[in-house]
Amino acid sequence: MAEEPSQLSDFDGRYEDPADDPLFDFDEDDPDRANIFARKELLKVGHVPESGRIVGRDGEIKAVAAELRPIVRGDPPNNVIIYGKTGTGKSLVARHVTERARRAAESNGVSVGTVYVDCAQHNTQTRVARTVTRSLNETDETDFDIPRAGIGSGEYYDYLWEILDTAYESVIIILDEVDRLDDDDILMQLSRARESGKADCHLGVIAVSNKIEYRDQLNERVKSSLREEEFVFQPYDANQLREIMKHRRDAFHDGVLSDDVIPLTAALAAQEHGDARKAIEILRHAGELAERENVETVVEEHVRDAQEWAEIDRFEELLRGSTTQVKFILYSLALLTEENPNEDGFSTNRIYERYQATTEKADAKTLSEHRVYELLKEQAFLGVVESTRTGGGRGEGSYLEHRLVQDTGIVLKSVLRDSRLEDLA
Ligand SMILES: Nc1ncnc2c1ncn2[C@@H]1O[C@H](COP(=O)(O)OP(=O)(O)OP(=O)(O)O)[C@@H](O)[C@H]1O
Repeated sequence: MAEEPSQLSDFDGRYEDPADDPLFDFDEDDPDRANIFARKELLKVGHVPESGRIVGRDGEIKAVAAELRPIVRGDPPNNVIIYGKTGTGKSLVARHVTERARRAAESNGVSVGTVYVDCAQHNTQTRVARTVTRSLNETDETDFDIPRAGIGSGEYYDYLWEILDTAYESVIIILDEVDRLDDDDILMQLSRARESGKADCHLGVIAVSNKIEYRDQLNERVKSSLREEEFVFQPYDANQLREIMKHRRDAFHDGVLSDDVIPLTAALAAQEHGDARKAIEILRHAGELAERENVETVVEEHVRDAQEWAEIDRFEELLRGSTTQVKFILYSLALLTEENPNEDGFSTNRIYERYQATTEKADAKTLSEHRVYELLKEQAFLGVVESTRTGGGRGEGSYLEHRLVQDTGIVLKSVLRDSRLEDLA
């Protein structure tokens, strides 16, 4: 017998006004609805806070500004590379300082162009050249119609040099996630434009990366032409995170946040990672949990639940793009940790033995011990594993011991989502 259509799925033609559809029924004035958020957009990923809400980075803002300051007098700025872990305010500071430099220079009569390029999206030389050229062309002074497609980086550069000569005295280009570029020639082209007589305009590059070893990968010619100043942004501590969140308190209605919510979120986030983006996400999620429960206030328990959700999410982000082999290794390390709660770390050799048993059970390929060692070191860089050198005993050399940074529960939950590992559980 055919199933009776439910009221919710049988909606065609039932509601004259689609706003009456019960699936999306939303009554702002419903007196029984918990009213948690006043301006939820302040807590959304991708929201760029206005300057009054940027806190805890005064030193970094001043340091980067000092490198750009010459443009205000019409002199060349210095190139800058900003390193730091995710959520430490690198992009925010780069954009904020660039905008202020532009305004200060313009009020001094110096015309400054600024461009922000997300190299994770625009990861080839042609894409970056196109983005830079097309955004700087938005000016009354040049009258170019620059094609979206069909020309290569060389032709975009030709347009670019002309635009720079015609329209600007200085240009600042922010290359965010610069390590995602498949070719570092673009850095060379930009940093040598004036020196090589291609453009008369001063060009400053602010490169942003969360890979501290990025500079070592650059070729020598690029390094010597960049001659940049480097800054490393440290993760935020609990006080800074608390201030960052306090400056977004108005995302919530008055009286909704119980007093311990922001300090607790800050303390948990500082202990785990010092990532402001994640801290703000935990706060938002805690509010959503309260909303879902239809209660009036956000309390400690909501924060603790939101924190667990955020940890799994963050761990999965860290793992995104990792191979199944990496997951076998992490799975083995998680089991070792659970079985030996009194031990602090495990040698590569012990992890390797466990890993061999795991791959055999899963009927998967087994990598060499050396390769497993390299993959563990890679995970240490990502912040998934912590590797420390131990002294070794008498007559023994020193060796690396590895431990998981995250809770084994979170690691197991995440890696077991990979279909090749599911059966191991
Ligand atoms: N000092 C700060 N004051 C206020 N909000 C901040 C601060 N630092 C970071 N944030 C918030 O965290 C978000 C992430 O910051 P940002 O994008 O600058 O980090 P990032 O270091 O560039 O990270 P990633 O490497 O992941 O791109 C920002 O959009 C902002 O909402």
